[in-house]
Amino acid sequence: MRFRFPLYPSSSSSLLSFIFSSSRFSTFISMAPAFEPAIGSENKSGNDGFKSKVAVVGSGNWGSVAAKLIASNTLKLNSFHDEVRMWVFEETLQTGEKLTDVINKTNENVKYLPGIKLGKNVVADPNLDDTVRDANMLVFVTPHQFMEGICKRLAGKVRGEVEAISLIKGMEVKTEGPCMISNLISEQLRINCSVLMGANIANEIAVEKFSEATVGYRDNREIAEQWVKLFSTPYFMVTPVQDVEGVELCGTLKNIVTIAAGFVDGLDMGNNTKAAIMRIGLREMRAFSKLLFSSVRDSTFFESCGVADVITTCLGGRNRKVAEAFARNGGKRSFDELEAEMLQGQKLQGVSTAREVSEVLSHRGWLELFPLFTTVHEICIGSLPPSAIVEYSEKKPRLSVLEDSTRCI
Ligand SMILES: NC(=O)c1ccc[n+]([C@@H]2O[C@H](COP(=O)([O-])OP(=O)(O)OC[C@H]3O[C@@H](n4cnc5c(N)ncnc54)[C@H](O)[C@@H]3O)[C@@H](O)[C@H]2O)c1
Ligand SMILES: O=P(O)(O)OC[C@H](O)CO
Repeated sequence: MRFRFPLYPSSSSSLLSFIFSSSRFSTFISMAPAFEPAIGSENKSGNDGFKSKVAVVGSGNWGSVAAKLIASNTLKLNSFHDEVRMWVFEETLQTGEKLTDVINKTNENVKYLPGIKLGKNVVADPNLDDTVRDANMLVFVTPHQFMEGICKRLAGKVRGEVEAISLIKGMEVKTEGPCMISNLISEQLRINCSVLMGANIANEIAVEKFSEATVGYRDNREIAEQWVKLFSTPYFMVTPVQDVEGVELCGTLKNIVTIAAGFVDGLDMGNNTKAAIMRIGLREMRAFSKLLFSSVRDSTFFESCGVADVITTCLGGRNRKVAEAFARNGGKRSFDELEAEMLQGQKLQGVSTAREVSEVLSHRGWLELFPLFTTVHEICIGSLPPSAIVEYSEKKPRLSVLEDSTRCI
């Protein structure tokens, strides 16, 4: 393994104790941009062995930033082909031009990430089959509601030795139960799928502000290291964790918590209330994850994908922003309407995730164990007013159930 952070422990939880227990704290942030990425000493001048070819399926706000991160590394690293092909769900811009043509002409995704150059080795492609045809490393990064259709289109068209990673925060609920997106990819395409989640507001990473992320892998550490190598830059520090379900559920469930935080902001309830929502939300995330998968590790919630993503998303995410507007309008304007008006084509994940999780809770008789998740869904569908987001905690029986449920899981 060629990590180049000799001063730092390998997991974020131990990293935190390291930072706070040492005099290095004050210098940590200023030092961070100076560390070398996980690319180690590999560069393009080495001998030519097998080279991995990377394709990115998705080109929204985060999809475009992911392509930029990856493209900066494939140019530098000998074990990757330079070119990164990025699938674009084609659309016609107001100018009459096709988005794909504009990306390839200007090297910018003018609709979803304006003002940022992606790297000349990013090639936008409107044809899904062509995008993935020669790739052996597939990065999936679309809004989660489109993944079932994408997997159906790709079934049987992906080579067996392909490895995948999902950056998608969301889940599907089928008649037989919940299905994580990485699982959907694995089952439909018959390939292994890791995940990358974290405190990653795309627009901040696009301008190269320092962030961390977590790769969740199943059992092959070498594959995890390959993903870490592909994504790591001096401003994007990636930590591998052997807990796919835990990492993916963190990324998925935090989108419900951030909707609750947006309601709190829209009701001008202040920081203490928001902190309470984050704490209770994190407990419900952990309890729900462990009920679904007993293998989920507590330590995962202390990685970037856990507590850090809850914090950043409750402060600056799109779900928070739209939920705030929803509460300020007293729930009179729908999420769909606000999303279209405020996000210009970008998609919220929290409202549908609240519905999907509610279906699971209802089906399994767990609704009362998760008052925050349940209340968020009821507010989103108009069964409760936004102010119910804090009223629920005054209902002692429900709160005590929450405390009990999270204590024993
Ligand atoms: N944006 C962020 O800051 C961020 C950060 C981390 C993770 N994520 C996660 O990454 C995933 C993708 O988010 P994003 O920000 O790249 O997307 P986005 O919110 O910008 O969504 C827009 C994308 O959806 C595509 N799209 C619209 N209709 C489609 C259809 N019918 N079929 C296929 N694609 C269609 C658009 O072409 C565009 O590429 C989500 O799960 C999100 O939660 C986002
Ligand atoms: O803007 P949001 O609410 O979709 O959140 C973006 C990322 O998930 C934050 O890590």
